[in-house]
Amino acid sequence: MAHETPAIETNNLRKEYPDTVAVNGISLSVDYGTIFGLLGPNGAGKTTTMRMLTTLTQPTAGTARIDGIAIEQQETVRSRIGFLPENPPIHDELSGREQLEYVAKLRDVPPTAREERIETYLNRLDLDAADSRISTYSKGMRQKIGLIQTLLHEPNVVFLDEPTSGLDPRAAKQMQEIIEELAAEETTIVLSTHILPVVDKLADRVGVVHDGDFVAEAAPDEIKSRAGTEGNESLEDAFLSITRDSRPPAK
Ligand SMILES: Nc1ncnc2c1ncn2[C@@H]1O[C@H](COP(=O)(O)OP(=O)(O)OP(=O)(O)O)[C@@H](O)[C@H]1O
Repeated sequence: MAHETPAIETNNLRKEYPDTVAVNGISLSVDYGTIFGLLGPNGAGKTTTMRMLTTLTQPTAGTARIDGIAIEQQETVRSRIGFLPENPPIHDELSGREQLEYVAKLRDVPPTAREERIETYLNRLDLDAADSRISTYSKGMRQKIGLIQTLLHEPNVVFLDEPTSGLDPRAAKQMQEIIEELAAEETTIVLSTHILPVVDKLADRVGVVHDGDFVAEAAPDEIKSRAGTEGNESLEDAFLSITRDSRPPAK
């Protein structure tokens, strides 16, 4: 399907707190069907960027459009996106299935599609304790519920903050397969993680944030060759090199 706008477009997006410039004017364009890896050291500004793009916090300056909609139109943007934060918002007293049914209703998933989508994802992620209370779940099981509830309304743009955190290798692989399938269907995925091999494997584009600035934005291979570590290096080596060398000038 042809799209008239990028899936994500930001222009000098900035967020200041009284003592910190968390994000220092980020300009970015991400096409539909892209898996975009958002990388950066602790405190670089990744979460703040995701929170602005998901309408959870307002920028101090600059603009952003998600799925063609200005982020000021919060309700419309929220209906088009899915966001899996590091600690997914789930109710311990519900069962996994009840939690998913609750979110499906909140998200206006058509009643005829609810059960089928929930069952499909529960099976795909081997979540066979769906009828037990979430309070009994491991971190990985909670993460699976978090992912499913992020995707139930079939959002066009999905933001995932450390999605494989707490997952065993099998579950992490299942999640990666889901991410790749979504992208193949033109969904755009923003993936923030410190697990660089996952980004290296999945991402079409990588943005490296350092001290609130994008210090690199390119395909993973280009990032590696730009880091100048001669071809055999991992994205991790390139990341360490870029974030060591490129201290943006004081503004
Ligand atoms: N609500 C807030 N009030 C004040 N400062 C904040 C707030 N949120 C974030 N910051 C600051 O903004 C900067 C960027 O933080 P952010 O959480 O976006 O980084 P991050 O890249 O997500 O880091 P991490 O990898 O550790 O999660 C940090 O210096 C942080 O202390």
